[in-house]
Amino acid sequence: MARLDEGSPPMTSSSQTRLHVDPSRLTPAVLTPPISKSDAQRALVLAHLTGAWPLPEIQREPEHFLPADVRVLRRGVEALRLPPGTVRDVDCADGGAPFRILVTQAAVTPGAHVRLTGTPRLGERPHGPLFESLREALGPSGLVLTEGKPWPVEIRAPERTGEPVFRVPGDQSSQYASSLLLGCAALYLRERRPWRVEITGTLTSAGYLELTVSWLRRFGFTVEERDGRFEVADYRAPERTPAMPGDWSSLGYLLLLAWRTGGSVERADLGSAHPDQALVRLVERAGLRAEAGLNSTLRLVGEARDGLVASGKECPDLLPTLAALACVLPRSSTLTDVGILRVKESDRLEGIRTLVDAVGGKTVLEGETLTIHPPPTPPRHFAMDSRGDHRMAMVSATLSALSGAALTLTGPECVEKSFPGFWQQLELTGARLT
Ligand SMILES: O=C(O)C1=C[C@@H](OP(=O)(O)O)[C@@H](O)[C@H](O)C1
Ligand SMILES: C=C(OP(=O)(O)O)C(=O)O
Repeated sequence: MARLDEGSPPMTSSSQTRLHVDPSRLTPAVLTPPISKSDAQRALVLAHLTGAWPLPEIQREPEHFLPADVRVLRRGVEALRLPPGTVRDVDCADGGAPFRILVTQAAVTPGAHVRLTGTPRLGERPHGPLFESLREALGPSGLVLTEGKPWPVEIRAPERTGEPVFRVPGDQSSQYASSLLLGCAALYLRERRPWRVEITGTLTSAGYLELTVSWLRRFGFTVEERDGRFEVADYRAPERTPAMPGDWSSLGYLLLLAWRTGGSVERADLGSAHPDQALVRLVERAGLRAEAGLNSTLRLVGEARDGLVASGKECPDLLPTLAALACVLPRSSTLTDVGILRVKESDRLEGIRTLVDAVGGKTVLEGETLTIHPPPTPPRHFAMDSRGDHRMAMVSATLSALSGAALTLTGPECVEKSFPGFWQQLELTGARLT
């Protein structure tokens, strides 16, 4: 296959590189996901704050298997660890969570002066409510947070603080609240007084905020939750730093590939707090069942007999994967609360509709609900453009394997963001990549 890992990782919009996937000779294999970027980002920030830096669980991972967003977050934390007085420039590429987490960490690092940049797409994504929340809480103490057009976002952190509370709306992204709660941990350690986040309105992607809470607890923080308020109230150093789980978003593609080929996946921690573990429950409606083996291995078994139902409020990143599966099920599937998909690395609502259309299926959008009607028979070949979105690249390839239709994919390199070894794993299933 063409080498996709040469040179610096292109993490911006889709390249013109084309990759052909021929799924005509698939064989069973044991497939391995990378570490979870969402887990690793939280763990890195907490390791930095609690004196557990550098985190051995991340150091042990081969560098070329580390998701690009983990490298972004690590670079950002390294910049924050430089002596005061240095202007720190951090390129966040297209990492939404790394960027949003670093904005708050910069704002709560006394005396820090940080300039954050990223791709045009990251600049377009919504960040206003997070900036407003930081300005409201820390502006009176001297925080300066300015936005370029859209870059750089420049932050000068105050030396002191005021009332220990951040208020933020929950309906656009859970990452604002997660970022602020990690900020509360920093401020708790600095000031030894409780800090809290108050969420207004309903919270979307709530499982990701719970993931943040679970990491805070694993690192020794006491977090109290009540009626949309999350308070960091205490800290006691834990005996050891927690292990880093395999990524459930990546396991989604791999489990479907393993189902199609009779293979299995490893590093599937069923006790993980990652929202995309919902896959195991959601596929049951379609007639599939997860079977656990020894040493955290897992496989999907069963005959597809019905469609799926899933919500973008529960597991937004899984919806493209479930849409690919929906294209090979015998009945229609329903994805609800799909609006949030418009503000990811690409407009994934449009991406899903394009993908379903490319294999001859149909979609109907009514309000925030998308119905997917699978094609009567898959085509022999289809084409997709990832538009720089790692998940759209990986679900296109997964659908190629599931349906047996060859794929021409434009822009395959973007998988770097969360799963740099994805194409090698696909080759293990016998898919031919040229
Ligand atoms: O906190 C996180 O690590 C994430 C939260 C989710 O975003 P939203 O809360 O914006 O939906 C998810 O889509 C993203 O991939 C990772
Ligand atoms: C939306 C995603 O990530 P982020 O928001 O961190 O860019 C994702 O990985 O699907």
